[in-house]
Amino acid sequence: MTFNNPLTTRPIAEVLAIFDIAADDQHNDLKLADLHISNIVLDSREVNEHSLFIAQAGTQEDGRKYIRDAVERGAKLVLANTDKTEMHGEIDAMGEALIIHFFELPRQSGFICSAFHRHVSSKLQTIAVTGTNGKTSVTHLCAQLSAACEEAAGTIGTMGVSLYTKESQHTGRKLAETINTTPDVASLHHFTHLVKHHGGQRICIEASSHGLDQNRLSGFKVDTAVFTNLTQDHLDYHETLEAYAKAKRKLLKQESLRCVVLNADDNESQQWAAELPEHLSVCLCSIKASDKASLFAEFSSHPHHYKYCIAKTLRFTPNGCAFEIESSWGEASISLPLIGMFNIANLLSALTALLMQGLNFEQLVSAIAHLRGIPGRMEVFESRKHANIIVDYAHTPDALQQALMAARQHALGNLTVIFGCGGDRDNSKREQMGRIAEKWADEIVLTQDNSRSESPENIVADIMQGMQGKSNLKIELDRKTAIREAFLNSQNDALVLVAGKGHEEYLELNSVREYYNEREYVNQLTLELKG
Ligand SMILES: CC(=O)N[C@H]1[C@@H](OP(=O)(O)OP(=O)(O)OC[C@H]2O[C@@H](n3ccc(=O)[nH]c3=O)[C@H](O)[C@@H]2O)O[C@H](CO)[C@@H](O)[C@@H]1O[C@H](C)C(=O)N[C@@H](C)C(=O)N[C@H](CCC(=O)O)C(=O)O
Ligand SMILES: Nc1ncnc2c1ncn2[C@@H]1O[C@H](COP(=O)(O)OP(=O)(O)OP(=O)(O)O)[C@@H](O)[C@H]1O
Repeated sequence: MTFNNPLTTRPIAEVLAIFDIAADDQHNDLKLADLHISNIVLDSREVNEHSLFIAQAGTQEDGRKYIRDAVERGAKLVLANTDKTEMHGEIDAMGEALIIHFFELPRQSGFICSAFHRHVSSKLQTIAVTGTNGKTSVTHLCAQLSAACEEAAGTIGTMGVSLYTKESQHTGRKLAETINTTPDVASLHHFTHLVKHHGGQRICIEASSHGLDQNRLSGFKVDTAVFTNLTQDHLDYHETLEAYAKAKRKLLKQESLRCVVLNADDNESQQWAAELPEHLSVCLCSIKASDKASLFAEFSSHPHHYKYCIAKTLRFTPNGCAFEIESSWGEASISLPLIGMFNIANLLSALTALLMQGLNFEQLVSAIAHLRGIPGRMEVFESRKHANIIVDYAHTPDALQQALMAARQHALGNLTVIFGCGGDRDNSKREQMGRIAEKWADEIVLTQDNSRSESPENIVADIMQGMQGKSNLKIELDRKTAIREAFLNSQNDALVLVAGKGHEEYLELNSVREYYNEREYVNQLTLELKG
């Protein structure tokens, strides 16, 4: 995606002067001092005539191969990585563009993007959320709560870039789409700028393990880090669980960090606690601890001046959860209009991140009752005649288990789960998901998810490897048919959980993405057959 700076184009020489790059030298008819730039991109295919193209190596190939492509598409300026100190600052002309050789560019590209956007992240309150599950939920809950306290907040993550204000407190206003959960450095600073430009005072970003590993947060000032949980995922990329966990803990290395929120119920938080720099303010959250003393006792081998927030006496109703909070900031009775115990954990993370940033306890607590679920996250579509259908994005073994356990807690009758697994991704999770579905659901329908270049039949066969009995199992590869049939065959006290797509609006089959909106389809189906 190509973005033009929403405020103005900028003379780029003033940014590059910091790196001792001469602005006035003449190259053909071109001078760096005369160049105005309105966007920075890392991908030549996104270049336009106002672009600065950053040419550096990625995980698969070297962006310097695409310099000519970028120039042909109109790039005005290219920064090209060099490993030779003596080359730094050398400038060549190529057509209408200048190519500047830049020593160890990947180490500085975040700073360059930040400087280009006038270090906008340092002008906002920032929260970065990492963990296998819950990143999207926590960032959106943070933004809704922040907006309720009259501090407009933006979110950047899997669901794009949104702004929550007092007026758009529950749904947020979409400002841009994203390709990645954690955008590349250039897009991250651009999006942050966009949020500030539209009145945002706070920004809540999802920090994926890929994003952290690839330094996509470089130059972005993180005030508060939130860790939700760690379970197996993305081993195709990180190879070992330890490498995956370590990538997430990179968030602790952010120089600007002041506060950390840890989910004390997840074992990995002990590792985080062991690595905490002393100056940080840290809050432990728990939905399991009986009291503050037992919570602190669990972390006694990593002494720190911890703050805390505990949810107790959890109750589940058809519409949500009720519980009591005990915390460093006060006590309160909470009614949370969201399904799933994990949403209590997500709420504690969001609430304490904002409390650590100085928002008012009473104001935040009174906003909780008005929170809205995130589209496609345990979103319930009601029907009187047949089962209610829950649409959820769960596509990892742990998320599927959590979603099923949550549905169980809120269900009266039979629980049916419909799901598939993605192709060309970590295939070790397929068998695990089969095992989990069999353990927690009464009926299972296996269908297709984004099979990409793989055959959906083979993916389903992999899932079945994890299952023992087949009596409560159906296979229907067409996702819509699978949902429709399960729904029509259900009783009205049952629940059908459709997992994996959530808010997404496509299915990728045979390497081709086609429009597919599960929320829209389920909404229509339940409306059609209401009554
Ligand atoms: C494997 C991986 O993570 N790739 C990410 C990475 O690309 P890369 O830098 O390694 O790209 P590369 O293919 O080696 O190319 C090197 C350079 O040449 C450039 N290039 C390449 C081709 C071309 O025609 N022109 C061109 O300029 C590329 O833009 C790049 O700058 O950096 C890019 C910019 O930050 C990402 O968009 C890209 O994400 C790809 C699309 C992806 O699918 N990533 C997934 C695995 C991912 O990152 N997922 C996490 C969320 C995971 C989760 O929690 O579910 C995420 O944060 O999105
Ligand atoms: N704290 C949690 N613990 C476990 N499962 C969760 C938690 N929060 C949400 N989930 C489950 O995981 C799914 C994904 O949640 P969410 O989108 O918030 O996570 P995420 O970390 O952003 O994941 P992704 O990067 O894949 O988008 C939800 O639909 C829900 O089923």
